[in-house]
Amino acid sequence: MESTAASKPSPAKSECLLPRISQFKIALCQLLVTTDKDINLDRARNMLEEAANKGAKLLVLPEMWVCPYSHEHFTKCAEELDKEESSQAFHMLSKVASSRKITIVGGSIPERKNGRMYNTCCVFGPDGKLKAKHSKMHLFDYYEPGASFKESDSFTAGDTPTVVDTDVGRIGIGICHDIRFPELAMLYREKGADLIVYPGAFNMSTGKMLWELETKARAIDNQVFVAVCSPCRDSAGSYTIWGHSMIVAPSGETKGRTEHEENIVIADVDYAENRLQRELFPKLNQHMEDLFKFLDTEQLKFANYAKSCSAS
Ligand SMILES: NC(=O)CC(=O)C(=O)O
Repeated sequence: MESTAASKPSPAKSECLLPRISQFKIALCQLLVTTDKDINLDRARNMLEEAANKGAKLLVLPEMWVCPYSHEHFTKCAEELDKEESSQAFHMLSKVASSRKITIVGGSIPERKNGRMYNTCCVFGPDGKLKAKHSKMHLFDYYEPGASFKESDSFTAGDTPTVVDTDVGRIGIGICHDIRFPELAMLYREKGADLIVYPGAFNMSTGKMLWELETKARAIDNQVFVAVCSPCRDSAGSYTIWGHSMIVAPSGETKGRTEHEENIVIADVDYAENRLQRELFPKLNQHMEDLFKFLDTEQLKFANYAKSCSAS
């Protein structure tokens, strides 16, 4: 695997070393998720094929696309992701990536591992090989009368930030609620990410208030492209999903978005926009190293911090 786990030593602020393209089409597959896993697998495969036919080189699926976002379905649909043979989702994503020679950020599915469950995203390269696995670090424990959800009742939090070198750039991965932790995105920027991808599934109230705001904030603050990909609103289950998958440029400009129905968002990504934005606003040179020195220490301690959050 070529995942650059940000907690391991890796070349800070370096450019991606792989030969890669810096201008390409991204596709965000805002999928309808049903209670039938086989149907979801078929629908996802068809959508990925359709997106590849439209010329996209990077395909993204939403958070929890094999099952509805509910505890009952997480347990029913969980898969072991370490062996291709034991995971239908792994097998399908790997096959589509290799047959279409594309990179796939495979949304997330419930992963069963060592007697625990994780909310996990797999990234595949154009050779169909698994390039990285990211388990959601910040679990969505949310207390709103009538809309509370305690994700930590089902899942254990991941403890490793994930930056992966692909043929479409260096990509930082977060899952949904991970977007609310600006330190994670800052860490990815620091590690040279060109793009941050968050498969997500915001609910109706958080979605309306915060989905677009958080996406734009992470893009503008870090001067990187940010993509968020959700299931569509009509997905089954008790949790009603906001939808509105979108991609935002480092300037804060929305490059592509959809409403709440099932749809594929196709948009052009050009990493020259990252460079331009950093020339226009050379924020990194203006950063007051002395005043914010504590951040370096915090970033180094990030994995421990995330662990302690999930334990409390
Ligand atoms: N799935 C989630 O993490 C949901 C979330 O973050 C939200 O705001 O809704």
